[in-house]
Amino acid sequence: MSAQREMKEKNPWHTPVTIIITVIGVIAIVALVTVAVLQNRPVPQKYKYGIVLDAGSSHTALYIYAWPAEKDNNTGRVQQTHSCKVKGKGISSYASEPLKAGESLKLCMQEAEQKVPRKRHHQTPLYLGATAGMRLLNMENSKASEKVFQAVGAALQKFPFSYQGARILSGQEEGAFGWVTVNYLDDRLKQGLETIGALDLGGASTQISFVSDNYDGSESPSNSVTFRLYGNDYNLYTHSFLCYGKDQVLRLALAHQTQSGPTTILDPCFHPGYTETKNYSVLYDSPCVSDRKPLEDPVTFIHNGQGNFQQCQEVVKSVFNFTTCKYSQCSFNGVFQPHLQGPFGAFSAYYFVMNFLNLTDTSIPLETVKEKLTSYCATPWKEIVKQHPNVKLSYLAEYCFSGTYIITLLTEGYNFTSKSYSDIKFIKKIKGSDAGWTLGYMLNLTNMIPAEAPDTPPLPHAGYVSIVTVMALLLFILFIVSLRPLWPSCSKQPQIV
Ligand SMILES: O=P(O)(O)OP(=O)(O)OP(=O)(O)OC[C@H]1O[C@@H](n2cnc3c(O)ncnc32)[C@H](O)[C@@H]1O
Ligand SMILES: [Ca+2]
Repeated sequence: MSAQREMKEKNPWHTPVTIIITVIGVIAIVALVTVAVLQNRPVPQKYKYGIVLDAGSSHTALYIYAWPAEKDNNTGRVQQTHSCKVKGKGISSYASEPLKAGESLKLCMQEAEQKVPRKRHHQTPLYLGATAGMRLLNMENSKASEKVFQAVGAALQKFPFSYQGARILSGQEEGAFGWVTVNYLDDRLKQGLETIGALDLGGASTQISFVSDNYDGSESPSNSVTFRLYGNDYNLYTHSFLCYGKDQVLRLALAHQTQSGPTTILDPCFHPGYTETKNYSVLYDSPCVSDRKPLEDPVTFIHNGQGNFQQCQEVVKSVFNFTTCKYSQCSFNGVFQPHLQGPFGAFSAYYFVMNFLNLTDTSIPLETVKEKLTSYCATPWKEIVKQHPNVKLSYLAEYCFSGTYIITLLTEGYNFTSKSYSDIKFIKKIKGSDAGWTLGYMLNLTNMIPAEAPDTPPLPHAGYVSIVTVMALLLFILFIVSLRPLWPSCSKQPQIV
C-alpha cells in the first residue's frame, strides 16, 4: 500500500502543473476546432436584386436577377431567379393607345413584387430597355414613341422598386450587352479565356458580335466596342441589322413577291395548302418596307404556300444586298465584318426556330440541314397542323420561312461555311439564365464588372482556419513530446516489494 502511494506521489503526470497544462491545452484545441467549425458553418445568404424589362418588338419580358449581397464584384455570381413573359404584343404596338402599353406590364410587375423580398424592394433597381420595335416607331413617329415611354414610365413608377428609367438601346449596345451576358454566364471574362461570339435574332433586328484577333476596330469604328473587364482588354466587333429580325424579313420577302401588286402570290416559304387572305396596308405598315408599297395595289392578296426550300432561299437572298462593299470584307448591305472567329452562341429566335425544327445539333452537316428543311417545307400545311396541335398557328406557319432565313443569314449573310457552322451552338439559357442583352445591360449599369481584376486573398477563409487548427495541434503534440522526460516510463520505476 505504501509503495502504491509512493508511486502515485512520484508520477510526474499527477503533478498539478502538468494537469493544468494538459487541461489548458485540451481547452485550447477544443476552442480552436469550435471556432473553425463555427466560422465555416454556412450562414444564411443575403441577396440583392435587380429587374430588367426587355421591351422587344414582338413582346416584353421581365427578368429578375439576384446576387450575394456582399459580393457585388465577383464574376459568375449574378443569376436570373425569375422571368415573366408579358401578355400581348411589344410596347411599340400600342402607339395609338399608349396607356395600354403601361397597363400591359402590370401583371409581371406584380409578380416581381412577390418574388423580390419586401425588405429589398426599395433598393432594387428597375430598368426598361426597348429594342428594334421602338427604334422603328421612333423613326416613324417620334411623338408616339415618346408617349409610349411616358405611359410605361408612369406605370413602372407605381411599383416600390428603384426605377432607373426606360430608354431605347442602340443596336450597338444591344449587340455588345448580349455578348457580355453570354461570356459572363460562361465564366469567360474573369478568367480571361477565349470569348464566345453572340448571335441574337429578334423580331425586328438581328445582332452579331464577336472578338476577332486580327481586328483592331480601325476599319469601321462604328462597329467597334472596346471593354476593359477584370483586367483584360476586349476589342469587340458588333453590328445590329435593323429590319433583319425574322418578322421584318418576312415583310421584306413578301414585299419582294408583291412588287407588282398581284392579287395572289405563290410563296415557296410557306407549306403547300397554306392559304390566307392578307392586307396590303398591314403588310406595308412598317418603315422597313413602306417605301416599296406598289402604287396601285388591291386591298388584299391571297397568300398561298408552295413549300420549296430552294426557291424560298432565292427569295430570302433577295433581301440582302451584296453589290457594294467599301471595306476589305463585308457581310451584306455594305456592312464591314472581320473574319469570323468562333465559338458562337445563337439565341432568341435562332433557338426557338432551330429547336422546333430539331436542328439545334450543329454537328449535323449543313447539307443535311438543308435536306431536312427541303422535306419540312414541302410537307403539306394540313399535315403540319395535325402533327403539332399545340403550337400557335402563327408560329407554325412560319417555321419553314424562319429556318430558311436562319440558314441563309448565317451562310450567305455572315459567311459561315460548312465547317464553321459547327462552331455555332443554339442556346436558350446558360446555367439557368436566359441568353440575351438584359443581364449585360444590368451588370454595366450597376458597375458590377470591374475594369481591373479584384485582389483575391492568397488563401480562402476555410483554408486559413484549417491551417491554423493543424498548426495548433502540431504545436500541442510537440509540447507533449517535449515533456517526455517527465513521462512515467522514462522516470525511474519505483520498486514494489
Ligand atoms: O429583339 P427585337 O427585334 O426587338 O424582337 P424581340 O425581342 O421581341 O424578339 P424575340 O427574340 O422575343 O423573338 C424573336 C422572334 O421569335 C418569335 N418567337 C418567340 N417565341 C417563339 C416560338 O416559340 N416559336 C417561334 N417563334 C417564336 C417572336 O414572335 C419574334 O418574331
Ligand atoms: Ca430581342
